[in-house]
Amino acid sequence: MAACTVYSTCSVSSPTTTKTHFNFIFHNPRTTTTRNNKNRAAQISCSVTEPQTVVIGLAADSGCGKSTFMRRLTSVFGGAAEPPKGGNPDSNTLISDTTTVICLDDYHSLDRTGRKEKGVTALDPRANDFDLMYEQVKAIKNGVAVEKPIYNHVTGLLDPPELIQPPKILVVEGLHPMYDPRVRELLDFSIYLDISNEVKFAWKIQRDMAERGHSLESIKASIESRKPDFDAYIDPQKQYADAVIEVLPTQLIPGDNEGKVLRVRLIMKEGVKYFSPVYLFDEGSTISWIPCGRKLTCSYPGIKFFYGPDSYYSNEVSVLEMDGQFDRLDELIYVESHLSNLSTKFYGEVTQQMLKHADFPGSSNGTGLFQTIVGLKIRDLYEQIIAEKASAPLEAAKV
Ligand SMILES: Nc1ncnc2c1ncn2[C@@H]1O[C@H](COP(=O)(O)OP(=O)(O)OP(=O)(O)O)[C@@H](O)[C@H]1O
Ligand SMILES: O=C(CO)[C@H](O)[C@H](O)COP(=O)(O)O
Repeated sequence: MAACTVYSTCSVSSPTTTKTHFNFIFHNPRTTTTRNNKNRAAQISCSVTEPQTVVIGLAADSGCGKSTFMRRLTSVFGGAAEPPKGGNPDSNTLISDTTTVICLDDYHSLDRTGRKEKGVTALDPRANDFDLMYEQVKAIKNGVAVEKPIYNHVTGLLDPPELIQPPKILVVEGLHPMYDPRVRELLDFSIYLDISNEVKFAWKIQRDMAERGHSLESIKASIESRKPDFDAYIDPQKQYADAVIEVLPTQLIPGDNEGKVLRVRLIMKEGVKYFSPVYLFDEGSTISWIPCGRKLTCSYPGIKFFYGPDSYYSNEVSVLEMDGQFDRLDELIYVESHLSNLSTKFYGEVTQQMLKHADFPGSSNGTGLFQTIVGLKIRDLYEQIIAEKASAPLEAAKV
């Protein structure tokens, strides 16, 4: 077994002690011998009972804003994410003080040539190793380091593995974080970025044509060839997500097909442990709000918010919607002051985060706003889980 650091609850028995519970850090999750507080040798048998790494799933198709979301999330924790130091320069992993983001493309079981030979896309479950994905996410969640494979997007080959140490928060992002029920079960919170076809097309053109030199025809062909597998294997995962960020064309400009102004909906599942949905004005009511006027500058076509209860794949949800875009990001504070349950640590934290990353895609519309809010909710969820675990041994000791 790989060397690792495991935090767990242990029972101690020695000639002078009866059973005591305490938190202990050890480097091999079996049985070890140490000294108790009276400096006597004590046999300690430990079982890994409490998962230590909080696991977040982020699902979306390629080019739908996962990397941008990850940069916003990492920033909420106050750090920048970087690839593993001294490792494979084509690694897909990003590490910060609090978070490690692994890309599930690393569990492709077929490389680019293999997929071509077999006539399957990367979205097809047959091109992915879900057994290994499950084993490794479970191990990390339980505090055990793993040797994770690397899928090299530059060469299209499977490279030698890299060591992933258990972080405080593990984010598994990619095409299939909620596809396999065993992996899904390991997620403490899950998010789906649901980008409508029209918007996905506009973003792809912007990136792949402007930045990567692809032709319009090849972009269209790539989207079309992925669509059947996207519909079969990726899209259905949204029914399992705790939060969905849905990105649609605006309704403020009749017949708009430019994809520049967006209608963005944050769909939040009710009754999820450690997650209380954000609301506008009054929780549970239905509200339509045009904030433009004296306190918020809006040029054409303006901004419209909506909030209300709804049902999504038979689940009770709350929906917060923003159509339009901000002219002046500093005025976002006006909107922020009307939202509740934001899990901010101080007044104006959402606005501050948005201003900090004003150059990220989507900063002037609901994509940036809702990604920032979900980032704050994940921080809050993490802090609640950690606080609960910290108090668990004390409660057990009292008993
Ligand atoms: N909120 C947004 N508003 C406008 N454009 C966006 C937004 N988010 C992403 N994009 C566009 O989509 C491109 C891809 O974004 P990003 O790299 O975050 O996606 P990704 O899902 O990580 O992509 P991939 O899986 O291909 O690496 C960006 O370069 C940008 O052009
Ligand atoms: O959908 C994808 C996830 O990002 C990629 O298309 C998939 O990983 C295959 O990669 P490549 O384009 O290198 O063949």
